[in-house]
Amino acid sequence: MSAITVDRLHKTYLVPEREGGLRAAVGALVRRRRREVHAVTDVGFTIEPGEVVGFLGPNGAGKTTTLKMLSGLLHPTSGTASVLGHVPWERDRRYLGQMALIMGQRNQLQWDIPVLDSYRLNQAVFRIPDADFKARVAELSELLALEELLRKPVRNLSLGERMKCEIAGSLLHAPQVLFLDEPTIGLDVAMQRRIRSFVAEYNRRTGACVMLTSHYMADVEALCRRVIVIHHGRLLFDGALEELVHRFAGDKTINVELADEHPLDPATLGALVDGRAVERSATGFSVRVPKAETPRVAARLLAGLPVSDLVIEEPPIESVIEQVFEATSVEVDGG
Ligand SMILES: Nc1ncnc2c1ncn2[C@@H]1O[C@H](COP(=O)(O)OP(=O)(O)OP(=O)(O)O)[C@@H](O)[C@H]1O
Repeated sequence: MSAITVDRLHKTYLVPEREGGLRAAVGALVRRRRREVHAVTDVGFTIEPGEVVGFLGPNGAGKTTTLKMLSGLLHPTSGTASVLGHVPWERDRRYLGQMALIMGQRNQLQWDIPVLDSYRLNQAVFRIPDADFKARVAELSELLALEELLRKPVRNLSLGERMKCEIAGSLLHAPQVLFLDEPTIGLDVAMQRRIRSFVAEYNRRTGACVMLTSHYMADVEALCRRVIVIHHGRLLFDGALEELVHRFAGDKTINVELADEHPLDPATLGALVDGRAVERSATGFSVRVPKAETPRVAARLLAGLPVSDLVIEEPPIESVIEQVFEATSVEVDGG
């Protein structure tokens, strides 16, 4: 059985709308005008147990809304979902005891009391037996290096320290499904890396399935072989990250190293690369070429120059994703 099944999920928010000024304010008391915001439209996918899936989309794409529905915080306008055999928004206790939603921008621990006391509250809420609680605190504390932090009040922690404690606190009940919404946002590179390797390790040890949103492609590249992309609330792509790059990357970069001290004549080089802009380095150059042209240009460079090394690179994931979003914005905005 799949861990998560989502079918034709829709969420439409009704947002009060009024113009500025006193007259509009008085009018709004009598007759409220509302506007519909289609945050999620006809989204469907399945995720298998143990999978780590990147859930990508630009700001306002509908990622958080989807995760809130799947974690039972929001009712959908229509559509169905099943997570570990439960309908999330029915908020069955047995379901809540098997999943965790971790939001990088939200504080879930109590601000004024020590971290460990907050953990004790979670222990009571989830009815975690004392021996399990102690063993999990010890394990999570070791994996995330929390020893020094557990007795400090949350308000005295740095952002990165707080995030580590938030994550550990959300995992005390050993959830089998994790929804991670921007878990590394605002953290420095070292802390991002630590959280990333922790998520990978948690997935490996427990077999939990993970849905992760992040604007940092390093998170996605390190953790997710599969990505689901949404834009304007609609599903745009669901498949291997490699496939996304393959399908949407328009250009590749050819990096060339030349045999020592070869004088490179700009006119000759220009002809070999069909006049494309070339970036020179001390020992060679690189040039961006449309994907379909790459074999032909590479063959020409190999035949026409004393090449000591030639490497063809895919573009960075960031730029591929940008291209995907841009292309869709044009389609959607342009009608
Ligand atoms: N409570 C709400 N009431 C009305 N509209 C909302 C509400 N929450 C979200 N929206 C709107 O729904 C759309 C999707 O928002 P959502 O937060 O799900 O996007 P997101 O992909 O998580 O974006 P981000 O990357 O910026 O967090 C946006 O247009 C947003 O303004």
